[in-house]
Amino acid sequence: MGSLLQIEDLRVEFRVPNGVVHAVNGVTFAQDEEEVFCIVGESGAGKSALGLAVMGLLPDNGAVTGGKIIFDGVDLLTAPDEYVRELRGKAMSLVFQDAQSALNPVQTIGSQLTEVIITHSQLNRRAAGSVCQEMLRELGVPDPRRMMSAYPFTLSGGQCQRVMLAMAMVMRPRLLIADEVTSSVDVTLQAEILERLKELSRDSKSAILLITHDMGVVANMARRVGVMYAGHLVETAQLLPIFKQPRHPYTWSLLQSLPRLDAAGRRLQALRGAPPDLIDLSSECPFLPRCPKALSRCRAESTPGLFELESEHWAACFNPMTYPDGE
Ligand SMILES: Nc1ncnc2c1ncn2[C@@H]1O[C@H](COP(=O)(O)OP(=O)(O)OP(=O)(O)O)[C@@H](O)[C@H]1O
Repeated sequence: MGSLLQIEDLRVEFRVPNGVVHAVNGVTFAQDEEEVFCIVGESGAGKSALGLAVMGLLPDNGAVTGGKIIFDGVDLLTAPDEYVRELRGKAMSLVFQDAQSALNPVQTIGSQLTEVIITHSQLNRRAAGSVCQEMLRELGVPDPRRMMSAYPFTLSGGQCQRVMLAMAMVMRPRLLIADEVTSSVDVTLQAEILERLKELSRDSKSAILLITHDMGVVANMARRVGVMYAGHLVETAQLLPIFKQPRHPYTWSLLQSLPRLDAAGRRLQALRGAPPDLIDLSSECPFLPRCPKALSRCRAESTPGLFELESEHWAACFNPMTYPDGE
């Protein structure tokens, strides 16, 4: 299957009163049709900025300052605005964490949902209404008809999140960008919503670019993972190698900090130090001050690009973690 999305050397910046925030710094990856690719990293790593840039929805003080975003063979950064507007909501859509605030408080769920279909298709209101009810059912809403006539303020956080997912998926997009979609709901609900989303994307043949800081969500959903740190993509690999043999010292440290069921009594290790200031970012590896494996070369040279260490396993590191054979 070919690439649906290709991001090449992407740079995103935000203007702030005291300078420029370098939020995304030369990110490159490709995502296949129907693939679930997870971008994981700590808060402030640039994950949302990346998602917003792909959608063409950066706020006024933000801009893409370099690179390419190729969707279905077309570079969206040089394509006409109308072409990108037409794609948005139809071939690619975005859903993010704060579902309640994204819904219009004075319109019923039904009218907001059907509006999406009417805007992007030839269906009339009645036909659009039944498509929406079916979508809500697929997302586990027990009484879709009642939900359609409800107002957002009457819904729980979990119900709002399902409505937002329905809105994003109702046109069966080829790419869904899902940014921290389950962080505001409890763990049981999170697992159920993710399961529904997985089924729905499989049925709709949609690829998902899933943005999260939660390794549990990654383990549940991803086929392939990209780890972001300070605006850089520092490692990409299939799901299992990321968890079993992470090669970038940052990924390794991140996994070390997780509590494990099979290591009773093990204390949660905090990563030492703090992420770098994205306003005064130097050209050296951004993880250098916190890295347990730093070499003198890391101080002398600019941050390395991604190296392919094994098939489909890439890391941006001069001294990656190694593992004895068989482990
Ligand atoms: N509108 C904005 N104006 C100024 N700076 C911004 C803006 N949006 C994001 N940033 C900054 O850009 C950097 C990357 O932020 P981003 O939201 O993309 O990170 P993230 O990895 O998605 O983290 P989180 O999960 O906390 O949102 C951060 O330093 C953030 O403060």
